[in-house]
Amino acid sequence: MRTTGIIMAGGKSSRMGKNKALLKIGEKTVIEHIAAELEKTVTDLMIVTNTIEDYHFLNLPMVEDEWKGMGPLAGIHAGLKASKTDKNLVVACDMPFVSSKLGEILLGFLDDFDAAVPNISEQLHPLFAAYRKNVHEEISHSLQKQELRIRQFFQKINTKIVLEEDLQMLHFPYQDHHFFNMNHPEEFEEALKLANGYPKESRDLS
Ligand SMILES: Nc1nc2c(ncn2[C@@H]2O[C@H](COP(=O)(O)OP(=O)(O)OP(=O)(O)O)[C@@H](O)[C@H]2O)c(=O)[nH]1
Repeated sequence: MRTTGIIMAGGKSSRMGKNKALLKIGEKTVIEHIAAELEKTVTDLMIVTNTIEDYHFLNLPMVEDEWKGMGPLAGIHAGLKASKTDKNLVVACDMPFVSSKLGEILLGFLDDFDAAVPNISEQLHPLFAAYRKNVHEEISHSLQKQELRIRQFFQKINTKIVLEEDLQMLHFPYQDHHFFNMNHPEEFEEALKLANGYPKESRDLS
């Protein structure tokens, strides 16, 4: 079955001071690392961005927000609406260590749910989560009403909150860095250290 990885790159990166997706870890940009990891599990990839000119080098389909300036929920909306597949994995462009295996688990929950969102260490991760395509219709209702909070949105659809114990039951050895995201320059420095500390066999970030 075909599935789509939707990489969200429509933010402003104001805290980082430069485009987070294009920071380099080793030879490749963060967004290239994410795309390469997702390709292990999805059949299609797409970038949601409002600066299309920045991402031509990736040679991937791109789509712009229909609802501009309304934040990540609008990005998810644009990606799902443009997607050609029922099952989709949304990933923020500032999460360099996402796991395709975990993504596969999240996509699996879509057999029974509209969305599957990890809640790890009491933190919800809507930007590393799985969504069925038709959820975009409900998102547009929320956007019309200026309801931009993703947390609130999950109450409107059939959402599986994926807890630590769910992942343990599925024998997935999740780690904190799978959910690591970079907002400030210090976090990018931390990402560089994390990347260097990785055992070669677990992830090749050269
Ligand atoms: N498509 C789209 N993606 C967005 C939008 N706002 C944020 N994102 C993405 O959502 C993820 C998390 O974004 P944030 O770090 O909260 O916001 P940001 O605008 O990128 O960064 P700051 O300006 O520092 O808040 C990143 O992948 C962003 O690219 C938006 O309006 N549209």
